[in-house]
Amino acid sequence: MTSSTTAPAPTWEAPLAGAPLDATVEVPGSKSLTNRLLVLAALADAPGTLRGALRSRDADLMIDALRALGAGIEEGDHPSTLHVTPGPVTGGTEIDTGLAGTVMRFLPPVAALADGPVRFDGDAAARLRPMLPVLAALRTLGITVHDPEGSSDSAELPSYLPFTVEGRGGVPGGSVDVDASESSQFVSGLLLAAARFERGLTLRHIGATLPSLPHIEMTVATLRDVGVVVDDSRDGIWAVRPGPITGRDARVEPDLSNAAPFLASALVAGGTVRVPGWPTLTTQPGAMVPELLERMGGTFTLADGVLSVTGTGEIHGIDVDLHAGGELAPTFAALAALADSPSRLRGIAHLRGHETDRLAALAREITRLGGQAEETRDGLVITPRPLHGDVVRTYGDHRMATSAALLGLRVPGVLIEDVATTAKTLPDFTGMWLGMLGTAA
Ligand SMILES: O=C(O)C1=C[C@@H](OP(=O)(O)O)[C@@H](O)[C@H](O)C1
Ligand SMILES: C=C(OP(=O)(O)O)C(=O)O
Repeated sequence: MTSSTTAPAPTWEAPLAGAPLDATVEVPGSKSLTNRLLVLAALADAPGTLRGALRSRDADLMIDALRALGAGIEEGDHPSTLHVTPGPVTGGTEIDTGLAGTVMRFLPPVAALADGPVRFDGDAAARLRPMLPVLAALRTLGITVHDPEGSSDSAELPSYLPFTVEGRGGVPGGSVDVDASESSQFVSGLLLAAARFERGLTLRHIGATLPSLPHIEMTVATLRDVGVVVDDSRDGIWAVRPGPITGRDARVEPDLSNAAPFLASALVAGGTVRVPGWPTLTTQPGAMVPELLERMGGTFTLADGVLSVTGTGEIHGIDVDLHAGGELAPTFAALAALADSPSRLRGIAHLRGHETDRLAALAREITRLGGQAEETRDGLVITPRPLHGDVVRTYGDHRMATSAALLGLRVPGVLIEDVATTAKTLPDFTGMWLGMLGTAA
């Protein structure tokens, strides 16, 4: 006899911080840099090597996809060392995007260079993430994109995964208008492949708002590092000149957005958390974390590449526009729920198209624990209330899990559903978290 009840999903009990922290946390490579450098290395004119690359679900999906498109990618003496040998972009293949925005938005323009069709699909949740602006831009540039079940003559463009890009061995290129108000990745994806388009690309953003500008600046910086000429002198317009992409060796910075929940722990538990390898100059939006933590009651120093954040356990509310670093919002929402005054997170309407609708998910889960969190048109208003333990849902979103772990440092009985979802960008999250607490005084 079969039972109609399904077994409850396994949960992970977030550990309480028993004492002020005194920890040094080595954070693996940046997802955003790793996946940009992999794409550029695969499109380059000579082999190159990445050192300090992230190895996680998102990075490994990118590696598998680029291999399917014809690149050779071999591990060196450490999994974070990747030797990339470019090859002609080959079609007749399928790409699994998982839930990775960087894979689903960066690779269709690469697939357009292929010599045959490339079918894209991903997780069920990935089928809800906006795709239309990238696909419409490819069509404007002369590439056919269609529903994989439908005809390639169909006039209707898919708005979501799955879809097929009909590579035909080259992209004429030219000018496109793109509404990137739902994701900066639409711009980054087109710019990354654009030097390989016959006439290059001039891309104009036409939406009302543009999120994650640092990530677009990261795209421009990584392109320039491999010899591509990019004109970004006009607001909202990027022009990429056609030309070769240089194969080179590159070192990946630690992921500063993944460092955020660890550093924020110093404010929740008191004590000090240090992250080595902190870059003095970076395009990562995580660069804004130290100042934001300071506004909420912490102090920080940066010496010899080590960022140290110290807290007292006292957290102040914050009113902050996070449109430049929306991926930081789950960390700051958790801090806000533990603060001594209300907070407002603004400028992040586009989080509704992230791994899950993050505004709804954060509001729902903070409320589940007894807190008060309301969605606004473009963010969240969080009013601290005494919290209690419960099962926190993560919706396949790595940052929902890390944000819940932060709450669990102070709130007994926070049970995180599917903590393994952190493997999207941080496969050893629980080990790192316990390690941080294990060094507590
Ligand atoms: O280009 C990138 O590497 C990213 C851009 C941002 O996307 P959105 O602009 O969609 O927020 C960010 O949130 C995401 O985590 C990574
Ligand atoms: C939005 C995120 O990821 P993705 O690259 O899948 O868009 C994120 O990591 O917070």
